[in-house]
Amino acid sequence: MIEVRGLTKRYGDVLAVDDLSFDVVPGTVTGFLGPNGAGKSTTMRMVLGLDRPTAGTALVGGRRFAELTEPLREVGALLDPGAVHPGRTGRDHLRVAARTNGIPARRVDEVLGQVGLERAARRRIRAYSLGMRQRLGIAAALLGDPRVLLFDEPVNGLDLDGVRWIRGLLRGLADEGRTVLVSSHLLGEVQAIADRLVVIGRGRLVADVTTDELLRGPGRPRVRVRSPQPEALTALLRRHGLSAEPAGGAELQVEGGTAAQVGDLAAAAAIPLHHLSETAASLEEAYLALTGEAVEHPGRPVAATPEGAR
Ligand SMILES: Nc1ncnc2c1ncn2[C@@H]1O[C@H](COP(=O)(O)OP(=O)(O)OP(=O)(O)O)[C@@H](O)[C@H]1O
Repeated sequence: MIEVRGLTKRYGDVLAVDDLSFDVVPGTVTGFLGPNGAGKSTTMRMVLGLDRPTAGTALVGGRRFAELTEPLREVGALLDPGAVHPGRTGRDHLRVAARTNGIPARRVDEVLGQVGLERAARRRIRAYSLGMRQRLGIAAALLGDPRVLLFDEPVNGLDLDGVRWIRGLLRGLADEGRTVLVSSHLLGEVQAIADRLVVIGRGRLVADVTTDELLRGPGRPRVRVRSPQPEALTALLRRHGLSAEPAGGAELQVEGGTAAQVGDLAAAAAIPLHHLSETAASLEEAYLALTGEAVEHPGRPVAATPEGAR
């Protein structure tokens, strides 16, 4: 379990993390989403005791990182897969980490197997591909068999096979009852794997929801309608408080009402319709709407969490 409460980090004039509170619960994969610069890495670094909060707390298993007696056995992290000694072999890199953290050497071969690096284990890291470095970073995170795992942008730069492999790994770790937090600036990357999503923008919490709730919560239905009298229809809909914008040819995009409302209004005004359909906003649109709002109105507290989500 990770508990973040009122977490704040200021770098000079930059408020990188701004009064952030959320929980990451065991047995789930939680996606940590936000545009570049939203404060995801800074938050993770504070959870891992690598950065000191300006205010607030981040607890792992009920304790601050600095209070953990055997940190690597309690929390593992993939932050910067480039931060390794290139002249070492993958195996030596893990052996050093195991030794300095009092972890039995047999774990090295176990985690190498777990990430599929057995055959490359005796090669120097400088010869590793990005995907192999990523796997090595994950092996290091798993070394102490921790209950809590943080992965910062783990699929960055990976090919489709690598992305699939990481998704399967994260799911497996959560199914074992571990707490898994995985950051990304791309919703599509975590949507398929995350049970929950913590969304931040400009350091502030924007949404803390299940993946399904994000789709249902802020997404309003959007209506597409085509009529041989688009001007008359536009004027009619706007008079009734709906937004209607040209969407090419005689088609309009309508927001603020349902397809049934649009059809009824048109029928009552004897305006013929040649097409009428309703689509829910995609998860991507819902995400952009949320984080866009956080960017446009940085000073305003954003409470976009749908009812019942928390
Ligand atoms: N050491 C630092 N000194 C000064 N500013 C920093 C420092 N670290 C981060 N920042 C600033 O804090 C803000 C949040 O950065 P952070 O790296 O946490 O965002 P992020 O969500 O992880 O973004 P990305 O996806 O680009 O990694 C940014 O404006 C960044 O420039």
